[in-house]
Amino acid sequence: MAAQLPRSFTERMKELLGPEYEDFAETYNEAPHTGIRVNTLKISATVLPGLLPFPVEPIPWCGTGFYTEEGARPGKHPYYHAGLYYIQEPSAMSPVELLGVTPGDHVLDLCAAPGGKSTQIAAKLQGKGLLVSNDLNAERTKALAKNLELAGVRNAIVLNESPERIAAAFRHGFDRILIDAPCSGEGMFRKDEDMVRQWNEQSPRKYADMQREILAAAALALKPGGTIVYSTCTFSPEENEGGIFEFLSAHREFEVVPVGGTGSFSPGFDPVPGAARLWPHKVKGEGHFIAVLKHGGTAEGANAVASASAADGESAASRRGRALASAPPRSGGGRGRDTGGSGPARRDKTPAGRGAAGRSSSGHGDARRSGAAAGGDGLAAYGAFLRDQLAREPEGFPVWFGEHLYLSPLPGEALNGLKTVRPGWYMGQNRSGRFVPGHPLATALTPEECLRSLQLDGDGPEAVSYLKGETLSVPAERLNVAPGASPKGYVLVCVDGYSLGWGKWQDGMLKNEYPAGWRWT
Ligand SMILES: C[S@@+](CC[C@H](N)C(=O)[O-])C[C@H]1O[C@@H](n2cnc3c(N)ncnc32)[C@H](O)[C@@H]1O
Repeated sequence: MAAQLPRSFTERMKELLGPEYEDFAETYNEAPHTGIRVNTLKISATVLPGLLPFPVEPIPWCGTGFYTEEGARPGKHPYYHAGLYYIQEPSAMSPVELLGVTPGDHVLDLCAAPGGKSTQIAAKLQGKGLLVSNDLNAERTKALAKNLELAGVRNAIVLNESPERIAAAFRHGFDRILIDAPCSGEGMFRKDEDMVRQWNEQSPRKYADMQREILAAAALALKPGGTIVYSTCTFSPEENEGGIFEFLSAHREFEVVPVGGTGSFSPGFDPVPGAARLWPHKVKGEGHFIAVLKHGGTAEGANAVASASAADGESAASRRGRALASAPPRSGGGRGRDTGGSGPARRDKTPAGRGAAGRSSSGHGDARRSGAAAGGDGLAAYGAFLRDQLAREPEGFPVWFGEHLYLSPLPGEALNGLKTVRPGWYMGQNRSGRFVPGHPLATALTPEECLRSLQLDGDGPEAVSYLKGETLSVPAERLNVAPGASPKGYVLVCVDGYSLGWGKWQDGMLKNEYPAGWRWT
């Protein structure tokens, strides 16, 4: 690497590593390792490697992770645009592997942007339960939302909040919390030389102060018996074992689950040897620290919605939110005939359900208009869309932001007062009585859930043409049309069976609905 490592950093590393330091220093003359992680929401980790045009090797600590070789360019393949994998630094795949997520859990990813670990959590949830992905930096939540959408995640809420406000709203609400903390980034010096330039001697202290506050808030948001995984990509003990020791001293109900010293994970330094470290001179990956913190209480307790209700006081809305929490998510509009009747969409169509909507930004329109929810007009349009375009009705609590409809894993009321970037899975927009489906709806759907689909060949030129936004000439015989449906209408465009986006078919032409901001360049 070209950048000079700061002297005070190398001095400290010599002291920490002793005789191992030479091996550690040598890694700065080697190229960083690269990897992809299979998105098991879409495809299995045993199938994808055989479909890829470049070789991959398994990553020992992540069953869905694979090393890629230099020159592989995994971002330049239609499968990447179908969300079949996420490009991720190999060590960065380890924290979620240690979080122990199972389908149905309520999971909070507190420092989530740009979403590498959130998409990994979503894959482990398999569409069941709840993922709240949060980041304090509003700009960075845009990439977070986009990556969740690319991965076809249906049950995620994206927030732009402080950890303290999340803890107040969802007190003891989550089974598992990931803190992938902001840090001085020493473990990434080899991969990203900007990290070297941004570092100074005060960096570890500055970040340790931030990390302390984030950890304290996470403890309040965790259910009794739940698990927090704290991770950084830095070497400084002050931001790692030091911060964890301080946290444990103030939170006696937590203990460290010993993962350090097992498998690929080296032990942490005293006084927290049970924490795990990934060293670049010992594994094929960059520097990482992980501590698994288990709360000693029993796992009984409120889930995220019930806790939100308790924190707000027992208002009618919160009682309803709590009651709904145990019910299965309901659909947004009802298929066909039930277009704006007395179904759940009407009851829940409060615009994100809340007076705080002015602070919300869906990114799919102007959330400040949310005082004017879509009327029966919007519901009728959505109902007609379901009837004419989809074979199955998507599930979730309907939340309207103005004319934009989302299906949320929580009732809209649960998000009252929180800066909400995405309240759930984006369905689309009512435009004067016509429902225009959103791109995230397409990326999460399978061909079986649509009345029309088109298969493009991953090796052929058409998939890239589609991703570039071009119109395709498609005879009706090439469409897969459900029995009794007309070929005219929205078509789920797929590459080898995996959805890419929408097209609109009429008279042999497929109008391209792939969004401009997502196009292949
Ligand atoms: C290491 S990055 C997260 C990477 C992410 N987990 C991933 O896998 O893609 C740390 C993130 O923490 C965010 N952040 C910084 N301070 C924060 C705070 N007090 N609360 C929540 N997020 C914060 C930063 O904006 C940054 O996006």
